[in-house]
Amino acid sequence: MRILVTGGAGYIGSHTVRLLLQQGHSVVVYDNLQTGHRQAVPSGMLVVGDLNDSAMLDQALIQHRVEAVIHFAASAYVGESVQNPAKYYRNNVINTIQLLERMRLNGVQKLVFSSTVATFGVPDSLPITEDHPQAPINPYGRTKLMIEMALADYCQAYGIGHVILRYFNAAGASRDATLGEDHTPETHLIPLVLQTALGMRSHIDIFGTDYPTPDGTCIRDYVHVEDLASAHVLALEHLQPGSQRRYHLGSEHGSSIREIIAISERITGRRIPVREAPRRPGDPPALVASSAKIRRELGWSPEYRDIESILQTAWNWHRTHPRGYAG
Ligand SMILES: NC(=O)c1ccc[n+]([C@@H]2O[C@H](COP(=O)([O-])OP(=O)(O)OC[C@H]3O[C@@H](n4cnc5c(N)ncnc54)[C@H](O)[C@@H]3O)[C@@H](O)[C@H]2O)c1
Ligand SMILES: O=c1ccn([C@@H]2O[C@H](COP(=O)(O)OP(=O)(O)O[C@H]3O[C@H](CO)[C@H](O)[C@H](O)[C@H]3O)[C@@H](O)[C@H]2O)c(=O)[nH]1
Repeated sequence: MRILVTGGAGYIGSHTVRLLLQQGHSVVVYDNLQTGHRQAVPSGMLVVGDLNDSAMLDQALIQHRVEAVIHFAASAYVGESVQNPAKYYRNNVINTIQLLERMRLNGVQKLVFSSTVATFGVPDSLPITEDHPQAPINPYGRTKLMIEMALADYCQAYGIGHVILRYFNAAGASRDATLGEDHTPETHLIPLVLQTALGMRSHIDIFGTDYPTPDGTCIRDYVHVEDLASAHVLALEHLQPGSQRRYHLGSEHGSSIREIIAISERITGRRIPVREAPRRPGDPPALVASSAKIRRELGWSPEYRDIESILQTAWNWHRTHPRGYAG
């Protein structure tokens, strides 16, 4: 299939592009490099452009005779979305509608969309299944939910088929440690913990130690980035114009912050100093996925089933690329 991957120079996008190419698909990456990296994309495959540039989007869709779009491009910092919601509504809502319009006008009828567990807010029950009510508690989650709603309408009225993939916490790096997580500023727990192990940070803050969880710290479901990539390839293969599906992508296992730090100390063989800090606003105590639906319907079978092996790949990347793609 000929596929346009928006945000393909970013963390999850670059791993997915690599797998698409390995599976024989033809790929064009569309990315403004706002948070992505030229080095994460094979040469000759990258169009540097912004989603708000309709002429450039048209050109990419037409020139490459695109049959399907995988849409990763977005702004994705929860905290920033509270401080600067305008950026999030513009980039995640207006720019995505812009993309949908260009697809519609150019007859592209298939889309895979990156959504998030943040569309649920604080869940009533765990694990979170696809039919759990959605009540986001920050602008980031709201922008993603708005697009989920728009997609249903675009499918019904214009026949654009879509698969919504709601990721839990993406983690890890490629098996060969040549692709990995490189965000500036970095806000995610695992890269920060490993940078602390490398001595690049003096300590890791634990945001809240009084949550109603066994050790008082937040529980998250970390899913390996290559397993996310394989789900996108499956989603694409099952996509039909006029059809809609939504799936949760997680390991179905929760790890607390203290567990992540303890396992990281074992894997790295280094002490990781911690500082107990106040809760971070907008953090639900525990988020764990049910991914039974995608396993049952699409045959998704994640390779990384335990947090140790996920953390090991992340460590292999950070230890060999302490400054990310810069070296
Ligand atoms: N990382 C996670 O744990 C996680 C969890 C749930 C959902 N998601 C979603 O998955 C997607 C990818 O996340 P990621 O962690 O790889 O983020 P990322 O920041 O590494 O990748 C996003 C990419 O999109 C590009 N981009 C952003 N705005 C653009 C625009 N207007 N035009 C063109 N390119 C643009 C960036 O340059 C970057 O390469 C996002 O939609 C995010 O909301 C991520
Ligand atoms: O220095 C830090 C950084 C994070 N945390 C904690 O570690 C947990 C995980 O935090 P991350 O920032 O790594 O991940 P989030 O769960 O906040 O965010 C992820 O999941 C969200 C949905 O909840 C969004 O989809 C978002 O894009 C994605 O990165 C949270 O409890 C957070 O408070 C710390 O204690 N110290």
